[in-house]
Amino acid sequence: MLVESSSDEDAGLFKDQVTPALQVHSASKTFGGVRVLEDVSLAVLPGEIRAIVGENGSGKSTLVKILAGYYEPDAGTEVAVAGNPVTTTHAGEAKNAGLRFVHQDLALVDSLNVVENLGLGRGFGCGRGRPVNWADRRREARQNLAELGYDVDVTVPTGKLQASERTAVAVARAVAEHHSRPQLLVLDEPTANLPGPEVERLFDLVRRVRDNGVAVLFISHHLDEVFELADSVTVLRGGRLITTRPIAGLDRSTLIELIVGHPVQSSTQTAVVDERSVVLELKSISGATVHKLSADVRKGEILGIAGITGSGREAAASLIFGGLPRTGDVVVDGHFVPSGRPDLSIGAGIAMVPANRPRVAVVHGHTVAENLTLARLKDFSQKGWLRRREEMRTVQGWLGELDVRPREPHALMSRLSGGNAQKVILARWLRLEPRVLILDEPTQGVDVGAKQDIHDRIRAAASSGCSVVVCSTDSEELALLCTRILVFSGGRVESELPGPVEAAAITAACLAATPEARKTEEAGA
Ligand SMILES: Nc1ncnc2c1ncn2[C@@H]1O[C@H](COP(=O)(O)OP(=O)(O)OP(=O)(O)O)[C@@H](O)[C@H]1O
Repeated sequence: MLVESSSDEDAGLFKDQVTPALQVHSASKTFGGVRVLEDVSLAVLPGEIRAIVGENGSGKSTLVKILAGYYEPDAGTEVAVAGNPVTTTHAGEAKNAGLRFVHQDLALVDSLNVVENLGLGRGFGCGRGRPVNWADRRREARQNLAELGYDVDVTVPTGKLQASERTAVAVARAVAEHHSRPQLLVLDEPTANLPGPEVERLFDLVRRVRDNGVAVLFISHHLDEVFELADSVTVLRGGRLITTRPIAGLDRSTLIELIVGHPVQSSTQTAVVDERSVVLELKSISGATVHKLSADVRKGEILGIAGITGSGREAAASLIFGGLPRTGDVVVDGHFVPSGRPDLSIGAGIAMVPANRPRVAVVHGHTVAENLTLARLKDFSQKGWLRRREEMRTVQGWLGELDVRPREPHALMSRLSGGNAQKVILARWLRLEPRVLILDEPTQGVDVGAKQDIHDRIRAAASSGCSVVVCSTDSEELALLCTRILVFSGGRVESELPGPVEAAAITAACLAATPEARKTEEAGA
């Protein structure tokens, strides 16, 4: 028998005796004898936006995967949607009951247009042997998106849309996916790839969904977003429910303490830049969406690169590293670095931590140790033999340094949570003590405590004389780290902000630098 909630604080949200959109009672999950989720209970009301927060590996994704029917939970786990018990081992039943999911990668087919992507979720509304009425489907798609506040060309391939528009398509598909009424929408880190201005648009969309009486479960590491969007927040730590609290009356430092279990001191100390010594020279670099990027990055400098999606920001890191073909020159310590040869870039002292690490950087099926050391194995080889003990000592050191959990060098990477896998990839490149460190979205998907650890490591790399380039959609991150920020628009550097600069000023500069804004200005001139 399902009870309302086993959490006292959660029960406090039930004053009006409304049937919750979602009730989870005593959810547990064990992998190979290890309990990664233990006795978690929560309840979310219709029209409530509930954030789920917690350190990397705290069990957030496991909870979502149980709800989605992807993982079979341990015995004793009970789930009800709108008061009706649901067998959560069955994805179809979860959808029938009204659970909808938008996962981080959005699961859109980029080459298909909006109408076709929406059709993949709910079908094309034609009977057997009858042709698709495309005019109707287009009208319906436009209406679905208009209801979420978006006016997009539904005949355009989704790969060509702005990041927040793609998220809107994924939400529209999830909401309209099934014949049952949606009761709860689960958004798993929906803002992970969105720059500040696009996050605001997405939030309007989520509020529209909420205004239709749908509950929203919002997984995020971005506490600013939690405070701005959520009505309440559930904190998980080590697979257990720590608390559920209304957002009203909660402050940031209390929430951080609830997440990590102890107070966290914030550190904003920036590196000392050696003005005379240029390590990295970028001379009129062009390629992909970037045009004529020129900059000198000095010893100890942390250069930020900001811009909305499509501005060129997202291609800058790969271009400098040589992962994308380019024209123009990259020079490190006076030596020319050829284009399109990442191996020679590494040899020249450039290290690059790419964005979307789980997809592009993790070597699946291999261990944590192998993933961590593969960028330079020669450190551990002697006369053709691999010195395993030495390798393990190094790996253990890095796992400790970045607090990777579990701290097991022999664990398969697939066993790690998303954030812990990202820390291993970061360690892979930090270990090389590069002359130039390029980081694309360095703390994407990383929890609040680890984010600070990583920022400290980046500052330490700069202090030791490395030149750092940080490309990020996180204005707060750029404000905390960078000595100078280049704001991209239309593939070019639109403005340069000398540090220290506030996060709001970076977001404003990104917005002001949109090509639309430029066109309006030009038209008015
Ligand atoms: N298939 C699996 N086999 C074994 N252990 C797993 C598996 N999936 C997850 N785990 C473990 O379960 C724990 C919880 O992982 P989960 O992915 O739910 O964390 P999370 O809170 O979503 O973390 P993150 O913020 O890093 O995404 C972690 O310790 C992880 O290593």
